[in-house]
Amino acid sequence: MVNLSRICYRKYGNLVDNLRLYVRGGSGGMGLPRLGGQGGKGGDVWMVSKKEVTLKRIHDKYPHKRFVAGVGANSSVKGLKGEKGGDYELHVPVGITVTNDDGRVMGELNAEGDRVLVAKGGQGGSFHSAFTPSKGQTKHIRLDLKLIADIGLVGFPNAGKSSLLTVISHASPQIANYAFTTLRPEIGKVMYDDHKQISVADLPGLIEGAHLNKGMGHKFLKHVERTKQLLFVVDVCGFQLASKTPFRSAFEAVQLLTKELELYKEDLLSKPALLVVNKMDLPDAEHKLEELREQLENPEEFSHLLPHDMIPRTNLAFRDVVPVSTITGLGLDQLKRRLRGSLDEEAAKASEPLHRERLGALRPSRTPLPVWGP
Ligand SMILES: Nc1nc2c(ncn2[C@@H]2O[C@H](COP(=O)(O)OP(=O)(O)OP(=O)(O)O)[C@@H](O)[C@H]2O)c(=O)[nH]1
Ligand SMILES: [Mg+2]
Repeated sequence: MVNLSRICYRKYGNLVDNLRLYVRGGSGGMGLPRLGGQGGKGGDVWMVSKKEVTLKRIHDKYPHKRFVAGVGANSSVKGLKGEKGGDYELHVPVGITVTNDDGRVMGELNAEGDRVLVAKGGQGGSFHSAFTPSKGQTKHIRLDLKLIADIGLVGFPNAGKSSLLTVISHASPQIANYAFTTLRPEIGKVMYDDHKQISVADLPGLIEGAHLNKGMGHKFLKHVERTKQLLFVVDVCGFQLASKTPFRSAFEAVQLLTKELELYKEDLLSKPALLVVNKMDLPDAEHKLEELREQLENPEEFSHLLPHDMIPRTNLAFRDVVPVSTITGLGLDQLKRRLRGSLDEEAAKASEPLHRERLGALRPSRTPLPVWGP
């Protein structure tokens, strides 16, 4: 039964986070040799970001996934200069990276209204081309969606990420006692009394080797790239994926997760990070938490616990370590406060230069007033 529901979920889960499309610029119009007329240029194909669009909608609405711009008009006696063909603008969600088939990034669409030209129209026929028009560019392109959220949950499978999102937000992701319950990212909103909201992205669990695309791998690590801050979640009692894989304590889990992010993209580790130690209701949790705190204070001393190539080059300096239990509710209010505090702190830092500039502009000018002589 469990397996059946997982298959359905995989098949019908409605998050589409990448799409491959065929795009073609319009051909140019014919020139008119007799009168030296120039054919119109073919139209271009553009990707334009719009907030309300989803990749799922594009996927369903355009099953053929072909987008072709209009052809340029032929030059004629009535119109020697042929008209340009119509551009094709496809609306795509905000947060898209466009790459071509060779993997080259053609552009990013990070804000509403951003535009990327993906296929140019051909030139119209003219004197220089013996009045023969050229064809538009033809390409396969890939749209990759990276979720944009304030906080991204990072943890091994079964650490309780989805349970945590459920108890601090209004989201209701699937929760179960087996690895890889979460197969697609989900965003929950955490509400505060002053009506401020922060968004938290629940991501599928990472495993050792995620940077090499093991487990759910890259497909989901990419979503961490655009979250403002990281929230590591570990099970205080540690984790073992399968009987053949090694048991990892909470400290080792933190180190391994750090290493996976480092190997995927080291920049990710410059994001502010907090650590949640979950399942504090389990027996002996207090003692294990103390042990973890001690290990986090002197990580070098305990790094021999890991294979050499899995020791992170830099250890993350967590802004806070918050013990919680999603079952008893322990620590959840404190966690919500700390998340908010950490985001507010960063927002204040980011706006500081602007604030100073504005203050500077308000101060009276120090330039001496001109002295009008007799
Ligand atoms: N004892 C205890 N169990 C918990 C706690 N939080 C979560 N669990 C259990 O841990 C298991 C895994 O929880 P999930 O929330 O699905 O874990 P996850 O990190 O989202 O897992 P993946 O989606 O596989 O990455 C479930 O059986 C939960 O009931 C907790 O605070 N205490
Ligand atoms: Mg989950």
